[in-house]
Amino acid sequence: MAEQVDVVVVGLGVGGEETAGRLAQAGLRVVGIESRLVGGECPYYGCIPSKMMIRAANLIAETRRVDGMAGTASVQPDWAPVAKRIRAEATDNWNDKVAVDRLVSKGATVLKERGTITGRNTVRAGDREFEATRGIVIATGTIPAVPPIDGLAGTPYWTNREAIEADTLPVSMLVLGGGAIGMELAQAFARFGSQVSVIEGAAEVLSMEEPESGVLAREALERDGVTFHTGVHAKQVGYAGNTFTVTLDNGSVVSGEKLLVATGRRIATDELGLDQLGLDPKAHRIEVDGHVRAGDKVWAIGDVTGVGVFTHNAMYQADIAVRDILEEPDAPTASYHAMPRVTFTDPEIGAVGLTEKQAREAGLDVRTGSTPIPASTRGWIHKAGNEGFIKVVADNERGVLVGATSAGPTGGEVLSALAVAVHAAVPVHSLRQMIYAYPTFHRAIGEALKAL
Ligand SMILES: Cc1cc2nc3c(=O)[nH]c(=O)nc-3n(C[C@H](O)[C@H](O)[C@H](O)COP(=O)(O)OP(=O)(O)OC[C@H]3O[C@@H](n4cnc5c(N)ncnc54)[C@H](O)[C@@H]3O)c2cc1C
Ligand SMILES: NC(=O)c1ccc[n+]([C@@H]2O[C@H](COP(=O)([O-])OP(=O)(O)OC[C@H]3O[C@@H](n4cnc5c(N)ncnc54)[C@H](O)[C@@H]3O)[C@@H](O)[C@H]2O)c1
Repeated sequence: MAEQVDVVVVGLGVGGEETAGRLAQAGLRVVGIESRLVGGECPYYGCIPSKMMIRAANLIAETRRVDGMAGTASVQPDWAPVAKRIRAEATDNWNDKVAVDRLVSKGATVLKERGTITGRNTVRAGDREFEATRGIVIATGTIPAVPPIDGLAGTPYWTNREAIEADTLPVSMLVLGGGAIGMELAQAFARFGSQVSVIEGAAEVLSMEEPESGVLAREALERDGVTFHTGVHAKQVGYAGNTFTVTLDNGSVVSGEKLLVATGRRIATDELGLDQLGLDPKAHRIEVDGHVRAGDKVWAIGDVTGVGVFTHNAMYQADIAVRDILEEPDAPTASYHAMPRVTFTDPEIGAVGLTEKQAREAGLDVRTGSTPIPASTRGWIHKAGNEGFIKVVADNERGVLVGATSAGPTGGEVLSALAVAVHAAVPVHSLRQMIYAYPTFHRAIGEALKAL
């Protein structure tokens, strides 16, 4: 017989862990079900360990910039401290005991099982079944989307998981996909000495962002020794003698010791039992409303909603779900018009809201302004590694920014001012009257606004 609880959370990644913990702390009877690691992709295979790699790789790059600006310096890159730090500090050797204990201490019941929805309000985990009287929260995330390329299946290709677990550095690495994962990891590995080639199907890398961002990032990685094959697709993959050989659709052949597949993510809900809730098990995302409800007494949060594959989105939607489940009188509705994102290449590429293309496609009366970071006082002082730009996208009719990009040293931090502007629809004339501290990188925002 099903055990009665208030809420069942399926998937305890970033979003699920937050939701289960907060609802349990509020006094609800909560069961959280996780088939792998409590905490999900971000702490074990995503954001945190990848940013540890990037931090280390950026130290190497910064040291190489000493020459000609502060004397001379040489650096012998060593992957061992990076791998050790990821193992010891980030992932606890891919052990989630601390996270499980933390959630249990908040009052939740945690089951390390695969959850299956068996009815409108019932979920099975192993040999136990639960009836969720308040509802079910689906927080099952995404997995790597691996394209059906001839010969690829069955080879020991890497996804982000194997790349993050790497104890030693490959001599050479092919990266399929020049999106956020491909570009971040390509640069980190290249700075440690791997020979890296990126294969990107679109005409330019980071194709979801402003075209200028793709050019900037590609040129930066080229300076780190990365080679690019853009506008081409892999047609065939072979693996022999510890070497991958990839034949591209333009006829050229590239090879490398490892092949990292970073061609996007997909939801994996085929066997979750979504049909029991009247939801399409074959859909590419679970549609949610403003309260992240996917149906009656069903909420979905995080990557699985397809709103944005970002930890901050999973946390944001978790907050919306928690407050709706708790029936708070001022429970907020979600708004995604100022979704921020940062690609942690060097230069960092921060963006918020719409790109120019998206704004034009939305039928807005678009005006843009941009300014190069090296032309700003701070950029000029900074010199080595100062590449970047600020671009603002305005809706001329409303007189507000609807999108912006901040690329450059600390581009992700400079983004914060632009994110506030887009989020709160601060009038452009008001932004123009702001005083921007001298000499900062963010002062370039004022110049970009003047160029509108
Ligand atoms: C290499 C890499 C770098 C990234 N860097 C960043 C970054 O810098 N900044 C950023 O914002 N985002 C980053 N991301 C994205 C970020 O990791 C995700 O957006 C975030 O983890 C989404 O959280 P989630 O809770 O939706 O899903 P997940 O973290 O994927 O968690 C879902 C959980 O559900 C579990 N699950 C699935 N099905 C079931 C089932 N039937 N039963 C039980 N459990 C189940 C899974 O095992 C998983 O633990 C990165 C991702 C990668 C891969
Ligand atoms: N800093 C961050 O916030 C961060 C870091 C890493 C990942 N993420 C998120 O994780 C998700 C997954 O990242 P990702 O880089 O795998 O996906 P992505 O969607 O960002 O990029 C995938 C790239 O692969 C290309 N591609 C797809 N199929 C291809 C093929 N067959 N041949 C060649 N190229 C192909 C696409 O054109 C695209 O440029 C993204 O949505 C991203 O936002 C975020």
